[in-house]
Amino acid sequence: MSRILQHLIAHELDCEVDFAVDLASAKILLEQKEYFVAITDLNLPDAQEGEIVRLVLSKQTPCIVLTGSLDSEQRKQLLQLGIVDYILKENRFSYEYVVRLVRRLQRNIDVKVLIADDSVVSRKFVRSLLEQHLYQVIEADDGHSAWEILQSQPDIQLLITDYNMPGLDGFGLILKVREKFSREELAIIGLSSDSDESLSARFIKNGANDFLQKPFVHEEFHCRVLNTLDSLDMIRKLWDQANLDYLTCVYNRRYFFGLFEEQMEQIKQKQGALTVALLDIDFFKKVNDTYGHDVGDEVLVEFAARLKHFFGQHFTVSRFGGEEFTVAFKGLNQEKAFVLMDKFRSQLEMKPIVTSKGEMFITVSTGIAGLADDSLDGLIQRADKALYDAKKSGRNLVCIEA
Ligand SMILES: Nc1nc2c(ncn2[C@@H]2O[C@H](COP(=O)(O)OP(=O)(O)OP(=O)(O)O)[C@@H](O)[C@H]2O)c(=O)[nH]1
Repeated sequence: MSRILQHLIAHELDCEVDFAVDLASAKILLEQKEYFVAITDLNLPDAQEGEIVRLVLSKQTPCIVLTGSLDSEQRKQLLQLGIVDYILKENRFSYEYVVRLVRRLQRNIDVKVLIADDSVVSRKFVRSLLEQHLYQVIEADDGHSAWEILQSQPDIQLLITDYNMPGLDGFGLILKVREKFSREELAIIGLSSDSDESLSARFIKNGANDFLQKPFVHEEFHCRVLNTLDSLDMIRKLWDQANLDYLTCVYNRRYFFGLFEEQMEQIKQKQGALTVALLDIDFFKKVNDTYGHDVGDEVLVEFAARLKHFFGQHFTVSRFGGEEFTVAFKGLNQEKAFVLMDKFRSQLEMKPIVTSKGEMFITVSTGIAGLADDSLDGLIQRADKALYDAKKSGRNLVCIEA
């Protein structure tokens, strides 16, 4: 059994695994090294009363118990000791669950969770449960301070909020949050000890992903948090697949059109500027023909990385397809965009791209156009015309629409 688990973890999680056959050898290993997590049986040849759990926890190492049987008294004791979780060795899914749990723990280190609750006791309890699973925990004692924290720390992924709070209650907080953060940006779990049975549905209708009735047991809490964050990861993965270019990881054409079609009317009404640069790597076919398609891909990846590094913080970089990219400059006129683009062009020309087949100098031609009284398609067509002029005039040039 241990060998199966050792293989699964090393194979699927890409981490080093040490294996101890009894408490004595576990003790030696724990003294020699610091472990990210320990998976233990309760019954070892030289310690049959679960002594290993106390030993692991005394080293501040998160502990997952994988055991053949567990009575309700043992379960209670283990949870009180602060183990991550217990899993019964029932079938092969038990092992998959352990692997999923360790994977989640690895990810949890980077997951920030905000608890909004006016009760100190309840907040501390939820914090201790979350910390057993290695989340980064932040606390707020009412709705208003939770809202302030969320605005200043937009990388928080999960909000766990109580219903009854002074000032801004759980519903008020969720309504505010959902105006700014979508379900794929921030997940919410509602909590309440209120006996009103319609609360759970109301929480979810107002924008929460899930709801937990207080008091709850450890296992239910962890399962709900795990499921909520797994769905968030899944939604984000789907979003990335739909909006990012698979090769270069910059935005794709679909994202570009989605974003700016939506903003078009607003930009026009405010008479704001929108300038688009269309870039096309020069003689790229030659790279493929001389060095092969894989080296061509390496060049595309590095080219996109440089574009993103140069423009990505303030502007929108996308790959339109093949060796064609765009940079959208919102709020910038054509002349200013030209200056930036020409700087990028000359830096690219000077610094070779390192590939598996050696260093390569490449250049890029660029066409620039600004938003007029037409559509986004019209704007792209005009940038394309300017790009054609740049190619025709000798390449390695930036041209503004005539
Ligand atoms: N490696 C690689 N090549 C691609 C990809 N997408 C398109 N291409 C290649 O990009 C090349 C584009 O060539 P052309 O349109 O003839 O243009 P060019 O050789 O860059 O010449 P100019 O644009 O006129 O300077 C073609 O050989 C395509 O096969 C890709 O994802 N990876």
